[in-house]
Amino acid sequence: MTKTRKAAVVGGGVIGGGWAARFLLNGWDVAVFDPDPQAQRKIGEVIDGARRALPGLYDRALPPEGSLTFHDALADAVEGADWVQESVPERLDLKHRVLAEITAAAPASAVVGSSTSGFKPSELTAEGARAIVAHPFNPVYLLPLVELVGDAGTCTTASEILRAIGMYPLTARKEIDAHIADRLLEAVWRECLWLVSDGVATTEEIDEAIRMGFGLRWAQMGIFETYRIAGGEAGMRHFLDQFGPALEWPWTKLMDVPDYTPELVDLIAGQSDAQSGQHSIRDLERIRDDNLVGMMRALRKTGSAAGKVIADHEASLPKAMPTPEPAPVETVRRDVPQSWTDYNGHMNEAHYLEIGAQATDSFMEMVGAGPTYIAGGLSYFTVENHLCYLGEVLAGEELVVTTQVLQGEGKKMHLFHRITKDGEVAATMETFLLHVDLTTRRSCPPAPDVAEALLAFAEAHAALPRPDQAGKAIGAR
Ligand SMILES: NC(=O)C1=CN([C@@H]2O[C@H](COP(=O)(O)OP(=O)(O)OC[C@H]3O[C@@H](n4cnc5c(N)ncnc54)[C@H](O)[C@@H]3O)[C@@H](O)[C@H]2O)C=CC1
Ligand SMILES: C[N+](C)(C)CC(=O)CC(=O)[O-]
Repeated sequence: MTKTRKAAVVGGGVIGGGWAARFLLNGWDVAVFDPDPQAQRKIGEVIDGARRALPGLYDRALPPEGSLTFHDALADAVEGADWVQESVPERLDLKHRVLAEITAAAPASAVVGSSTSGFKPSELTAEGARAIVAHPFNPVYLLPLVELVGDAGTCTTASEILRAIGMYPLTARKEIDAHIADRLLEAVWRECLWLVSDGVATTEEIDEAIRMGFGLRWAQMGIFETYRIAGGEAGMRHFLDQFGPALEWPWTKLMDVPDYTPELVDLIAGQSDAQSGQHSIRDLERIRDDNLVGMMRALRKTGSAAGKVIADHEASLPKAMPTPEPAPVETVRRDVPQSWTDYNGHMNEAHYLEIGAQATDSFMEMVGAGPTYIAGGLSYFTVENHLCYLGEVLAGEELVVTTQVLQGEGKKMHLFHRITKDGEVAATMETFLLHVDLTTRRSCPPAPDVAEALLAFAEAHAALPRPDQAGKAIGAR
């Protein structure tokens, strides 16, 4: 059995709480040090938010959660840690003090990451501490990006660990103030401050300008790919020819910053209250998280951007490949995402079909008819499904699907899925599939190894009692 890995989180505010959730929900033990007496409550709320959102990105269960502990001394929290993440406020003197303590107490083998938004590794380590920049994005438990800056060997080790917890490490080629992404954000932020300060637009109007337009493009293609398309058939060269001269026009005030005065703070905070003050921060976090999960799941379908990171992470999660036994085989174990629920407050009927289809795909993989087989031009097509809805299912609940083979010979694959919750059957799906040649789009016998594997399951399940719902027609009782 592999040893559970341990992360120490030093500073458990907005970002430290997000790191704690990311590690914990990926099966790591997490130890927190934060002198704030409210830290445990605040981190608990962030982790609850993460439990509600993160599993919804995946079609398979994440590893069982690790343990979460809180410590009164930094040295106790970092003891035996594989990763220590510093997330104290953005003040260099404070980071120096805390990183020195971490360096003295943490195992020499531990990766020490700093969440700093702007300090360079050379600044963080100037007094002899050991650290790389590992700059995440809020909410850390959902957004994959972590900018890594610093010692090359440590960044390589850090990258492997981050990938294994579903994140996307981006190692900067050079250290600069504010790394890569915060350089970009800061440029946009400065323009936003000018627009409000000059009375050109309100906070709400600026947000609309982003979310109704280019914000939607950025999440999937970034800026260079987006502008390549904006150049028409001639692509980036034409785009540059057309808009290059604009660089010399007064389109930007980036060299200059508005005066940071109490009046500017009142103006922006007042407009922000008018715009969003009717929601609590936790409500806004829930709205943000539900939208992020929905958008990332959409990106997953096309294998784009953050969606590819999720698909790759899911593919790396351990998956059992059971051998035929005289018992239904487990084909799916997953949580119900928020987005699967409807106006009745429970899982919508369409998603019972979706989870049944996932069980079929998983069973196909078990008999050797997975993605590689399909890429070779052979597959199964569903010709009939029958669903029975027997119990309510709510968001966040874990569902386990077991599959019984009713028939598996020649071109025919007849399966019976039981969708269970806490060991009780919540729904059943009977499904009948035919093996097809994807080039002719006609049915044909499966490859011999698939036929043999399917037959082995069919024979192992032959003596199981036939399920009550199998072959049932709709009829009012
Ligand atoms: N808030 C954001 O959007 C982002 C922040 N960051 C970076 O993350 C770091 C933390 O920022 P936030 O979480 O936003 O701040 P925060 O103010 O929400 O949390 C800081 C936490 O550090 C704790 N703390 C203070 N002194 C400490 C000490 N000596 N030892 C241990 N804990 C201590 C505080 O009690 C507090 O809970 C900063 O370096 C920031 O630049 C990075 C990405 C995004
Ligand atoms: C505002 N900020 C500089 C702290 C932002 C970040 O560092 C990253 C983020 O999550 O936007």
